[in-house]
Amino acid sequence: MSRLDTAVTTVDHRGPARATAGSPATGSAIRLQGVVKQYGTGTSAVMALRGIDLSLARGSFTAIMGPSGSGKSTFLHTAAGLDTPTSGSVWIGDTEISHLRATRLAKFRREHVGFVFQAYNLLPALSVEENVTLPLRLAGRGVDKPWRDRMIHSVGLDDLRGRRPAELSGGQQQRVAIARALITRPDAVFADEPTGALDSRAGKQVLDLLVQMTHELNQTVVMVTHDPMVAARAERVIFLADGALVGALEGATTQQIVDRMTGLGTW
Ligand SMILES: Nc1ncnc2c1ncn2[C@@H]1O[C@H](COP(=O)(O)OP(=O)(O)OP(=O)(O)O)[C@@H](O)[C@H]1O
Repeated sequence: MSRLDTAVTTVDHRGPARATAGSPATGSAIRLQGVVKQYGTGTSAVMALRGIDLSLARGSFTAIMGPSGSGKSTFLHTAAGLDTPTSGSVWIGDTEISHLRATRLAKFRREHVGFVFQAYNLLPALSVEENVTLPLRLAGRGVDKPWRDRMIHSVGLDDLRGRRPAELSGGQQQRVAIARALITRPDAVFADEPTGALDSRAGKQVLDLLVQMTHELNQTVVMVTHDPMVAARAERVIFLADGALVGALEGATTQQIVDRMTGLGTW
């Protein structure tokens, strides 16, 4: 188990009203219990996660930071159901996903999890509108047109909805990816370095949107980043080192995050 489990077990600082939805056991949107992830076996085995206990409230915005190799990507992939833990349990909303077989897990992810990656991952042949609604079509669900229009409007792309990704700036493409992540009204959105490829102005717009969706849509956002300025936009920053949770800061400034990271070694 991680040393500071108790310090970061319940990440609910928004009061009881926000904790009512999600897992019936905890009221959380995402919950990890004793999550271990080991790559390889024998002498080549790597313990990437060493027993993570963590609960994230619905509507919370959490950044994950840690030195290179500390397990951030492994954490994100395991919490989001892109990979399965070696042992332990992961819940998203009411569903324990850690024991789902690959096909059911893929279906669950399509319907309940949104992703925003550094590389946007838009389909070049599809328009903005078609990219945004793609998860619904992949899930065999109809398009809720007012919701689609609200998502496209909320990311500021009303006038660009017919364009192809190649006709958009990086920031605009990332905003398409955010609308696409929200189109299924997911239980959680996972963002991996969402501003990593953007200049500071476009990056700020993307972060503004992530903050806005936690407030306006009560969305739960988990973001991995190397950048303390980016992490400072989250309500809470959780620190990983050597596969364990080693601390958390709430409402931290960039400097406070830098100081904590410096204490964890090279990053
Ligand atoms: N597929 C894999 N097979 C074997 N070891 C792996 C694999 N993926 C990651 N690891 C190891 O697990 C540990 C955690 O890696 P992870 O990529 O989660 O760290 P990270 O904090 O995201 O690193 P970075 O900041 O450099 O991207 C590292 O020691 C890494 O070498």
